[in-house]
Amino acid sequence: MAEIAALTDVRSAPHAERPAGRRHPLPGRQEPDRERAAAAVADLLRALGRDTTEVNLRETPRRVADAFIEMLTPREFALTTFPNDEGYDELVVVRDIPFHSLCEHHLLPFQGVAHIGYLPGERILGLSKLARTLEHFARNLQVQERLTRQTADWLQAQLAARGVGVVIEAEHMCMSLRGAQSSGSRTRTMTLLGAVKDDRRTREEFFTLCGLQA
Ligand SMILES: Nc1nc2c(ncn2[C@@H]2O[C@H](COP(=O)(O)OP(=O)(O)OP(=O)(O)O)[C@@H](O)[C@H]2O)c(=O)[nH]1
Ligand SMILES: [Zn+2]
Repeated sequence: MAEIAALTDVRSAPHAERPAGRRHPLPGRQEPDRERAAAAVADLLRALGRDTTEVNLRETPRRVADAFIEMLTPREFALTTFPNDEGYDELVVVRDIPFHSLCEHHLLPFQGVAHIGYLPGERILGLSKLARTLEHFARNLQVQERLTRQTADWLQAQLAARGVGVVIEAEHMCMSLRGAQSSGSRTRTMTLLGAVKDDRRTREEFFTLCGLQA
């Protein structure tokens, strides 16, 4: 079962090995069945009129099953935080975080960049954990709005931050390669929480730090 480690406290031993933390199984997911997935891909190929005994396609069902399992399996990580000893009270923003996810309607990728920021309270977060949190929720069948909201809500809850902002800009292959065929169009979504939403100056600073117009 894919899991994510709970907040890891390194207050007392910042250089020591991190404790494992409590584990939270993600709701709505079961262990993938690789054999069944490969058999289903073989079925799909046959239904599309392809000969799966042909030498070049023989390994394709296994490869496709493995590729989907990889793209849908979050990597575990510890949400390492540090005490905010200096009382840093301005925004922290990591921008242009690349990501990819899978659209739940067509099972095609959507990919782009995210800008994630927060206003620290008593703890500051290991910077890489913003990207890891996004990736964790992106390795699922998603819509962009839910990915944005889940990332922001989870960070806010875990960090007890004074505010969180998440902006995601992505191109959806289901719109680019088929259907509307609007190649190059990008969808922007955002979730703002706490002071990043309610305080005008903080909100404007968040957008400026993201490289966006307020
Ligand atoms: N809101 C939202 N919609 C998405 C996302 N990813 C894909 N979609 C849309 O989901 C919709 C599914 O619509 P349907 O009409 O059921 O599917 P479809 O017949 O393949 O539609 P077309 O893509 O217009 O050809 C499409 O409009 C997609 O563009 C997403 O992340 N958020
Ligand atoms: Zn889609």
